[in-house]
Amino acid sequence: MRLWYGSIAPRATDSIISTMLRAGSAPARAELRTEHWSPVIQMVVGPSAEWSAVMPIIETRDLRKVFRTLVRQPGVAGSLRTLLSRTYEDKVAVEGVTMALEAGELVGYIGPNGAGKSTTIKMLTGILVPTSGEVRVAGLVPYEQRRRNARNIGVVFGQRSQLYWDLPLIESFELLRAIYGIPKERYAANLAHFTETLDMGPFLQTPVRQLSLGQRMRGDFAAAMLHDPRVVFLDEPTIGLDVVAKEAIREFVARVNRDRGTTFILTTHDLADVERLCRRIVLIDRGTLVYDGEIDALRDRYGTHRTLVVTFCESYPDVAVEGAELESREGTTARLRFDRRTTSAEVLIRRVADRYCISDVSIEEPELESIIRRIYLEGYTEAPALTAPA
Ligand SMILES: Nc1ncnc2c1ncn2[C@@H]1O[C@H](COP(=O)(O)OP(=O)(O)OP(=O)(O)O)[C@@H](O)[C@H]1O
Repeated sequence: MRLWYGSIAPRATDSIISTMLRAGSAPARAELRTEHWSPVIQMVVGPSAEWSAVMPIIETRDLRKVFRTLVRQPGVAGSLRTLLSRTYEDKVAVEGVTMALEAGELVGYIGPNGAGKSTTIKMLTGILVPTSGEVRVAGLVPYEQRRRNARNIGVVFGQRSQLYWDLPLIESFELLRAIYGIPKERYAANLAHFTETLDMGPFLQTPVRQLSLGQRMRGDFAAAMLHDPRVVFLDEPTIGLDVVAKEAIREFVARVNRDRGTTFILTTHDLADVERLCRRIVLIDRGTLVYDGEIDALRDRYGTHRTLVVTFCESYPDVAVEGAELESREGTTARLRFDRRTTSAEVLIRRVADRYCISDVSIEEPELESIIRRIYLEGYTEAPALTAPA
């Protein structure tokens, strides 16, 4: 039974839901949606005690950013000419990006160099004003409500730090507490929590410039999250870190996302970060959105080929199996590439086993990296419908 349905401000929907939750009088199900840029709330009473609150926390519509730059002519004479007659050039950095992220999502925002990722993120954080189109983050228009938007968001840059270089790490946290006006108890609880989960105890009193990159990154993560942001933008958060430190950061992000429901947008060229953390990716190229969906769906569409890696008991002069192509051979190990739409792995293994003595076998999935590279080169196309494997 639908209880109530109305068009109200997004802030109000949030507080209605949290008030009802606190009072224990929540309806069995509630859905928050933005339709035609008008947030609506739909509450349904039913037998289930389960809640669902769905409201895009980030929305962009036909978002566009064009940079106008002065064309400079070379040489002294050129500089004079530039001064006298100014010619401008338009550079379209973001071209009509429309996307919606639900609260609690962890999305990879990826694209090649110069694709428009940073420009998009800067519009979401309120640093840049869009040339046209619409953008909302947690119901706010970032460039119009920069201060309020700043309270809702956190940012972690792998290549820059928001920590105070000469001060002990803890002092940076204290300053951020004052800047964001974080209530004392919440600050103390968050600081204790992040100190434990990021294992920062041994270096809280160390000046930031003396920290290793891994320690500094952990400090930056805590700094970005002390004020309980609803959305966190991660820009190359694991760049330069060793494998252990990378995994610690990834584990931390996954945990915060799971336990606190924080929404993350991850911008990176390290697709291992994306594979480990994100189910969904938004792919942008030359300012235009190329793909928005699940990584698995992308794999299904593009990853038509798998590789069967077989180690034989002995060295065979020729290796040939119907339905597979020999990709490479090294010693007693052969790599056989097959199209999973026409040949199943099971059938292929049986065919190999019928002809050769096998000591080990494994299947390699296509790397996300090679799929993405293909999309950059060829553009995104829907692959033909899959046929049943033989
Ligand atoms: N302030 C600016 N003035 C002029 N052009 C700019 C400005 N900022 C970005 N651009 C241009 O806009 C395009 C998109 O840049 P952006 O930094 O958003 O790309 P990106 O996807 O973040 O790239 P990268 O992965 O290399 O960081 C590029 O062609 C860039 O040169």
